[in-house]
Amino acid sequence: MNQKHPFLVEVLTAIALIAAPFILPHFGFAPTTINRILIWGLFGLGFDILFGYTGLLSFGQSAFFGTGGMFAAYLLTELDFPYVMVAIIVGAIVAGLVGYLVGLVALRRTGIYFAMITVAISEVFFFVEFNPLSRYTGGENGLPGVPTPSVFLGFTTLTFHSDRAMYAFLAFWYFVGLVAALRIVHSPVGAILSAIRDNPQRAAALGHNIHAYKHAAFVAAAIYAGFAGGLLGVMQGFMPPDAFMFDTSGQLVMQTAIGGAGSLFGPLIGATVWLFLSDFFQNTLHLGATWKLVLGIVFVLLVVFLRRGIVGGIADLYRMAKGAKKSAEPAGNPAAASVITPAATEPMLSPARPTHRAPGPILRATGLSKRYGGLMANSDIDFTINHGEIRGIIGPNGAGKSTFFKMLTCEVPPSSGKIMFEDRDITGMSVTDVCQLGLTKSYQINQLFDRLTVRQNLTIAALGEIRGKFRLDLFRNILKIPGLAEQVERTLALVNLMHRVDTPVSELAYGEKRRLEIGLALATSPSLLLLDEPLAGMSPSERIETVALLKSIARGRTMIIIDHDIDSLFELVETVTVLQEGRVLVHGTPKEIKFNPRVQEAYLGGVHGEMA
Ligand SMILES: Nc1ncnc2c1ncn2[C@@H]1O[C@H](COP(=O)(O)OP(=O)(O)OP(=O)(O)O)[C@@H](O)[C@H]1O
Repeated sequence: MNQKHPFLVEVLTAIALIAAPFILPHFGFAPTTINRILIWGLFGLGFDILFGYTGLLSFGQSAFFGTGGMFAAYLLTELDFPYVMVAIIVGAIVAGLVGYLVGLVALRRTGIYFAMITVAISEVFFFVEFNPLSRYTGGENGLPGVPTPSVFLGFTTLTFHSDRAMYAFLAFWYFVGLVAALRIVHSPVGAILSAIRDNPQRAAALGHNIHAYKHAAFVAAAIYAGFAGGLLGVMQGFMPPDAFMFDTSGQLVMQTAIGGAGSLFGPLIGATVWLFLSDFFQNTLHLGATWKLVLGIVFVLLVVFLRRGIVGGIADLYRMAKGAKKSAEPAGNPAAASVITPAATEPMLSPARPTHRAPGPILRATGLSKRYGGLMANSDIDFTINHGEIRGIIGPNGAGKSTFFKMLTCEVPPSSGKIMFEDRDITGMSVTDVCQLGLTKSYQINQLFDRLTVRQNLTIAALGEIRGKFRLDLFRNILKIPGLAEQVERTLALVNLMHRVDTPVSELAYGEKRRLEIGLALATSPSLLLLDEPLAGMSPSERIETVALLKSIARGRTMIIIDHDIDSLFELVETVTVLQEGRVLVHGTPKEIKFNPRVQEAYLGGVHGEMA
């Protein structure tokens, strides 16, 4: 999710595409190999959106490649449909529709189970193509006689019979496909797909309908596959049945692994290496049947030594060179940057969702219980918090505090009881819907998007509020969304991470990660914010800094805070609810709670004993 506009990338790609047919033959590339690289590169653009950007490893892309290709070829050969490009586009749409239906089933599972379903889908499509549908697909013979396209320009007609002319045709469509893919990955949808790849649970908790976005990526990949399949038939004058084979899906995955996932160019580079080596081993070295073995060994070596593929390796080298240059420059004053700026404590900077400030409860839970097997984590909890109130929740380890929060934010359904938020029954709603209503939390254990920068993390959170839980604005420039940059900047200032804005999360210090964790929740502009142990694991100096931040955040908000650091918590909150063994033990002001003998006893019996 590079925030820069992709125009420069597009210009450089156009130049490279024009130069390639003049340069690559000098390295031993046959003209048809160069054309095939473009088809695999185009096929891979969709796959990279699905795998590299969304994190969904599919072995079923051959199903859509074959479907799109066969549909277009059938129209052109059996039905004598006269318009080649229209047939290819119709084939791609059919592949997209099939992708939509397959996605309904495959996306019900994640991880290895999703991958296994796609393997099965690939095999099913191969079987269907060879057996029940062989009348239409030609079975093992495929469909011969696919015509080449021609374009009537008014004064002349362009045809694409020669390899060079076919290259121009394919390069044009690769470029169109790349421009579309670049737009998608630079759109808000692309940003959310990257968030889903890194941490789907948190993306959902920030108000995004991750299932719908994954489905959209799946359909987009199927359309790319179908379009590339159609071009394959046209390029070869023949639609081969092996387009449907599992090998096709496997080769796509391997080429993407070689080239590098998540850059859009990885599959093209991977195809270049793969197709060159397979031609070289077979035609130049005449390795016979062993060429696959040698190619396999080369694949293993490339993936072992270039974990992020060729494009990832080049990017790492570039970053290292940039880092070396930076470290040679005189350093700034990092300490100064970590001091809380006046802006960070300025109440006007607080992002806040418009909410009616009527006195009275914003949230009311009644009879809330949660049973885990034989264990009652929460029992019959009645709890009310008013608009503008800052509430603390304390209790010994295992008292049921986090479970209570999880029920309020609808991460887990209660076993019994009811939750009313802003006069609305939210019991049993999804965590996404509840976040959209303005109720969210920061987590006890950081739930960040590790491969994204601080700014990108906060952008994901702000997008949930600005765009709603699902919107298919695939070609909208994320930089042009009104109010987004301002909301991110406000939150950055609030959690004091202005100086780390372009730093990847994986490079942040622990205290900074904790502040970003709070920032993610804040950037959704919640009307009720829950903070689950915001001070957990912090050093004393980080605690002082974070308590100051929390004080500034607290102004004008409604918040519930869980923490074990009772002294810090009591500085922040107006009222405190004490939980013990899943029940409400007592409720009162910090002063009342501090000297309450029942609370003293609960803590002396607990692990921490902070109250003692
Ligand atoms: N998913 C789960 N499955 C089974 N038991 C669970 C689950 N989550 C929590 N528990 C149990 O429920 C009880 C309450 O846990 P919870 O995490 O809510 O307590 P807590 O007060 O937040 O504790 P801590 O202060 O240590 O974070 C504990 O006994 C815990 O082991």
